[in-house]
Amino acid sequence: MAQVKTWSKDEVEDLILKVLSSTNGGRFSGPYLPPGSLNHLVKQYEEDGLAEIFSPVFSDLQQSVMRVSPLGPFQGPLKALVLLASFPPLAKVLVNHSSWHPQGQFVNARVLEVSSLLGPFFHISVIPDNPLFGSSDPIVGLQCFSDPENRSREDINSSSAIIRTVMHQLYTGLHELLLNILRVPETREPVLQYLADLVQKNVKGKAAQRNPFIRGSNGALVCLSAVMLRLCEPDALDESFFKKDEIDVGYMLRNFGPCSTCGLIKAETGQANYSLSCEFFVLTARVLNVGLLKALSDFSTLLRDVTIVKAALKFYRFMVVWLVSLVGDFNMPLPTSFPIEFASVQEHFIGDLLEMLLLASRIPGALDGFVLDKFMSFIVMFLESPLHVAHPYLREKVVEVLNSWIPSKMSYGVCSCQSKFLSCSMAALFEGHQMALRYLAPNLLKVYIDSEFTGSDIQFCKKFNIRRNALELLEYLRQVPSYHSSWKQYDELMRDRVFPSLEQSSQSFDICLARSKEAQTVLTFAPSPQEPLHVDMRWPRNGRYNRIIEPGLILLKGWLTIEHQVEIVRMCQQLGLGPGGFYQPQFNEQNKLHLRMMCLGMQWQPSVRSYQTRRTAFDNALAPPIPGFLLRAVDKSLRVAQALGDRGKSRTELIAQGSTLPHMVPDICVINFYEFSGKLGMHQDKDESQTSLRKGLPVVSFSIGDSGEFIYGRYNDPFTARKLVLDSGDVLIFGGPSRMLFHAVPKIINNTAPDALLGETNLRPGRLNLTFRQY
Ligand SMILES: O=C(O)CCC(=O)C(=O)O
Ligand SMILES: [Fe+2]
Repeated sequence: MAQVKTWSKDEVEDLILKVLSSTNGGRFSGPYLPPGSLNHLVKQYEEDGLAEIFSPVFSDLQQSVMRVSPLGPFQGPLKALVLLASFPPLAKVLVNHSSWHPQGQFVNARVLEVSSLLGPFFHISVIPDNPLFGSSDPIVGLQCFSDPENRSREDINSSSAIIRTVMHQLYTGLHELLLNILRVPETREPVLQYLADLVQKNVKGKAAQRNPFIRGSNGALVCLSAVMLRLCEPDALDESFFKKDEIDVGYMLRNFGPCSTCGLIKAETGQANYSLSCEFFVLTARVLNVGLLKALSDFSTLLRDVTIVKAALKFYRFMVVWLVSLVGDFNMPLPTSFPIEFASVQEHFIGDLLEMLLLASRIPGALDGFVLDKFMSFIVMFLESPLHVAHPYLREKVVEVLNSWIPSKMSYGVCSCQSKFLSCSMAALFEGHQMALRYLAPNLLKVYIDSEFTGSDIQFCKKFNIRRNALELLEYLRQVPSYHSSWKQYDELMRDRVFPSLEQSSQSFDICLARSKEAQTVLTFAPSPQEPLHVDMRWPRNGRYNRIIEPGLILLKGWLTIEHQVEIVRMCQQLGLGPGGFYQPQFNEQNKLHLRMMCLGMQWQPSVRSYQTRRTAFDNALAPPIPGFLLRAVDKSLRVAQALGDRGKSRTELIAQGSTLPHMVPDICVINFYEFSGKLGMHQDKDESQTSLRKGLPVVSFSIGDSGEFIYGRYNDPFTARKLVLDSGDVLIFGGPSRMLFHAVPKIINNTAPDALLGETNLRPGRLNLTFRQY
C-alpha cells in the first residue's frame, strides 16, 4: 500500500479555506486549489476523522447564508457545498450531520426550514417572508423595483433579469447538490426523508397553512417546487432518477387512496417495491400545491418567472398523460366504469393542474410555444363524463380554463406581436384538435344544460359563471369553420333549448323543436276539449310483447303504435303551450325537479305533495281535462294487463280474490318531459286518496320519445332497485301488490326515439311520460 501523506491541522484548514474561496462565485479570485488535493484529503480520512473535519464546515456554510437575499453572497457557500457533496464520503458526512434533518416533536415546518442544513438555502427568495420574522437583508422587491414610475422600462426589465438569473443559479445549485447525494445509494434515503418531511410539514393540517410560526416561508416552498420540478425532469436522461413508467399506481393508492392517512407523504424506507420516481412524483405534486400554485396567485408580479411556470406545466402534462393512461388512454368514449386508482387520485391532482393552466394563461409568455394538445384532449374527455370528474368546482374550472384560451382573449398588452402569435396558436389548437372538433361543442352544451339543473339556486353565481364561460366558448366555436359539421346538429338545440332556458320557465315550453302547423293554434282551456276524432286505436303489432315483471307490475312493450304516439305528442305539445302547460316545478325552497311537468284533471304539486285544483305554487292555473282518447287508451291497456296478470286463475279464484290489477278510471294524468339531462329521484306515488291506494288502483304509464331507464324496488334504495328500459310506445302498469313500489327515472338515453315519430312531430330530444291515476 502506498504511503499516504498525513495532514497537519493547519494544512487541513488551509485547504478548506482554499475550497471556500475558490468557490466564492468568482467574486474575488481566491487562492489556487491544487488539483486532486481535496480528493486526497477525503480518501485519507474516509475511514476516520472526515466528520470531525467537515461537520463544522457544513455548519459554517449553513450559517453563512442565514437571512441572505438573492442579491446577497449565497453563491460561494452553495458552490462549496455542491463541490464537497460530489465526494460520496462527504455526502455521507453531510446527511449524517446533526442539522441535516432535525427531528422531534417541536420541529414544525418553520423550525425545519430555519435549522436544517439546507433550509436556509431554500429560504433565499425574492418573495418577502412574513414580516414577523424580520430580515436583515433588504427585501429584493423593494430594492429592485422601488420607485417604478421614475425608472425606465429597460431598467426594470434588467432588474428582473438579474433576479431571475440569480434565482436560477440557486435552483441549479440545489438541484446539483441533491443529485450528487442521490447518486449514492446509501445517502439517497436521508435526502428523500428530508424532502418529504419538509413538504409534509407544510401540507399538514389547515392550521399549519395559516400559522406563520408553523408554516415554512413561501419563498422556500417555491424554491423547493423549482428544485423538485428539476428532479422530475424526464428529459435529462442520464442524470434522471425519474422514470415515467415507474409511477406505481399502488403507491398512489397508499398515499392518496381511501385508506391513506389523509394523503401524507411517506418516504417508504426499505420497501421492496420502492420507487424513487413515485416519491418524486408525489412530492412534486404536493409541493406545487402548497408552494408554487399558492405563491403564483399571491405574488404573481414578483414571480414572473416563465421558466418555472413552464416546468410546472410540463410536469402537469406528464400527469395528464399518466391520469389518462389509467382510463384507457386518449380514447373516446371513456369507459363507463373507472378504476379505483383513478378515483383515488383525481380531484386533488386535477384541481391543481387546472389551476396551473389558468394561472399560466395570465402570465405573459408562460404559454408561448407550449404544446397544449394533451391538456385539450384531457379537457374534452373529462367534460364528457361527470362520472370521472364529478365535482362541480372542477367542471367549472375546466370551462374556465378553456374560456381563457379563446384566441381573442390572448392579449396581455405586453407586446402585440407576442399576443398575436399566441392567439394564432390557440386558434390552431381549437381548429386542428381532432377530439375537440368532434366532441367539444356537444360536451360544452351538455355542461351548460347540466349546470342549469344541478345545484341549488344558492349557487347562482357559480352557475352563472360556468354558463357564461360555456356560452362564450360556444359562440366562439360557432364562428370556426371546422366546427360547422359538429355545430349543425346542435344549432337547433342552441336556439330552442339553450337560449330559452336562460329566460327561465315563465315562458311556455314547446316539447317540439320547430312547431308543427297544428301547434300554431294554441289550445285554450275549455271545459270539454275537442277530441281528435281520427285516432287509430289499432292493437299492437307483431313483435311486441306483454310481460308480467312482478305480480301487479306489467309491461306492455311497444303497445302504443307510432300513430298513437304522434297523437299524444301533438296533444301534449298543444296543451303544454297553453294555460296550465309545462313548467319546471320546485320540490322545495331551493330545488327544482329535473323535468318539465304539467297535469291534466288535477294539479299535482310536488312542493306540498298533494293534489289541488290549481297550481297555487306557480301560476294558479287549472289543469286541463284528460282528453277522451287517452282515457280509452288507458282503459284498453289496463284490460290487456289485467287479462295477462290473471292468466291461469280460475273463475272461482277471480270471483273470490278479484283481479291482481283492479280496474280504475283515471281522473289525473301527470305529464313529464325529461330533457337529456332530466331525471326523477326515487319515490312512491302515494298522494292519491287513501281508498285508491288501499285498493291498489294501478298507475298506468305511457312512454314516448327517447328511451329512459326506469328503476324500481321494494325499498327506497336505488342500489338494490331493478332496472327496465322504457322505450317509445311502452306502457307500464303498476297496481295491486306493486302499487307502492319505489321507482325512479335516473337516465334518459340520448338518440333513441323512433325516427318515424321524430319525422312526424319534431319532438325535442328527450322523453315524454304520462302517468294516469285515479284519485
Ligand atoms: O317517467 C316515468 O316513467 C315515471 C314518472 C313517475 O314516476 C311519476 O310521474 O310519478
Ligand atoms: Fe311515480
